[in-house]
Amino acid sequence: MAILRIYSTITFEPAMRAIYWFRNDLRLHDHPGLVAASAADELLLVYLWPKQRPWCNTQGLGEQRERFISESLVELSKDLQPLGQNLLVLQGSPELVIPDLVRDYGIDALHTSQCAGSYETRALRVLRERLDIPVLEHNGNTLFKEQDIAALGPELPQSFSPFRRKVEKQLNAEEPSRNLPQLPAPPAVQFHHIPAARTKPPLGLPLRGGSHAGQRRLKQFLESGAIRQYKETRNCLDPLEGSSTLSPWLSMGSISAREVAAAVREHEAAQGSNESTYWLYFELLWREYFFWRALRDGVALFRHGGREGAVSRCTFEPRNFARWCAGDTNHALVNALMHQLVATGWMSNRGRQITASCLIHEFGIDWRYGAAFFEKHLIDYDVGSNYGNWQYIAGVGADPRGGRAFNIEKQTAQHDPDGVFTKKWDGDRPAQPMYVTDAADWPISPTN
Ligand SMILES: Cc1cc2nc3c(=O)[nH]c(=O)nc-3n(C[C@H](O)[C@H](O)[C@H](O)COP(=O)(O)OP(=O)(O)OC[C@H]3O[C@@H](n4cnc5c(N)ncnc54)[C@H](O)[C@@H]3O)c2cc1C
Repeated sequence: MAILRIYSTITFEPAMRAIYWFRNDLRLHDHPGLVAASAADELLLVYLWPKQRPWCNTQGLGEQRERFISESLVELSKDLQPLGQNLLVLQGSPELVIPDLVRDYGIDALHTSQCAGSYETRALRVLRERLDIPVLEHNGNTLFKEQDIAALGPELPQSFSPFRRKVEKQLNAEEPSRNLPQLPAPPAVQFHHIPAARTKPPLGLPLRGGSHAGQRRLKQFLESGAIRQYKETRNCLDPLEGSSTLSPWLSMGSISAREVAAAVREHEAAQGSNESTYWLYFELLWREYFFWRALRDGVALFRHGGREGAVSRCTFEPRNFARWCAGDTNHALVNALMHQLVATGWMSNRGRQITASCLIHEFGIDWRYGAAFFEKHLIDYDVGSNYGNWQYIAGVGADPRGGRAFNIEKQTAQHDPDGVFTKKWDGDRPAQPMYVTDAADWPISPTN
């Protein structure tokens, strides 16, 4: 009997290990980067707390912003547990922390998703230099892909309207993917407990971080029919009443811009489109424009003169800045808006325009101080939208009209005619002398 000999050459390949580094994409659905990273045999999911850099007299995160991030992380890690995964939350610079993780856990590839912002871009560049593994950047929380935007032309248009016209003619927002990825298990890692937020959501705006709350808000905004009057109501100063109030979840990436656009399309297919349903998409295009603008502009996004290096006169007089931050100016509506911002972490678009205009055009202060204060407090802080909008109002950004100055009295008459909002947020304060500065930036009182 012939003896059948089977030679088997079984080789044990070491497990392929990857890191997925979450940044502002704290969700599991519609997540191309997470899907790509899930091809590994073992996957370590990591988040690094935003680094608190002192900048323009502001330090650290505001209580509400910190709370919203913390809630978003706790929810993400809970959602990961039934999928056999967990989230490692660490503090520190990515340039230092990630190489240690790569070395300690024998990582073969690093994945993340595209973010705007010069620190974010620099961190990836440094990681590519320091690591000898592939560092892969996937599509982020945008309606379109990098190559779609590149196909529009060699230069991103200088202002929003030509960008919008090109996009509306040539591009369709990507369809969101609705499936959750199958995640491989993590390597043997000691996961830490994510500390609960130190403060509660404010009674004035009890928004919770995380995808579930974001998706509930999207559903409510569409199903209540609020979207059908959005164009008329969007300038309302209160959240949840006029505009969608989706920005906190969009900026954390707990919901994706693609899913919001798709939900609006579905609503239009079922109930018909109108100017208001279109306008929500129009505003998402603003967000999109500021994202790609910020990526292209790099550090110019943080320059006083913007991309063009425009020279303009401004002051660094600290007293007016402190009064603006504290909501203690001679403009009751501005005070109320600033109190709303610090207490809730949110302010309407119209409120942001009025308060930004006050800092820049009434007090003559460098716009970056205001942008930094917003960065500290906004629960929807987004580098491109925040700094891009501040530049726009200061006239050093994407505004073809060269800046926007809002008449505060007129705005008050239009948006808070009965003073209800001002009263609610305690805007009336005793009048104080206005300070102006001399040529050496010393404060002088005009009444002297
Ligand atoms: C000085 C200043 C700073 C700002 N900082 C930020 C910021 O840090 N993060 C942020 O998300 N938005 C910022 N904005 C834009 C805008 O104020 C907020 O997106 C909007 O108020 C959020 O409320 P909402 O979700 O109800 O908006 P909606 O009116 O319902 O709009 C829907 C979505 O469209 C996008 N959007 C709307 N308006 C704008 C706009 N002007 N620019 C960019 N995107 C827009 C947002 O993602 C928003 O959630 C800023 C605006 C100004 C004037």
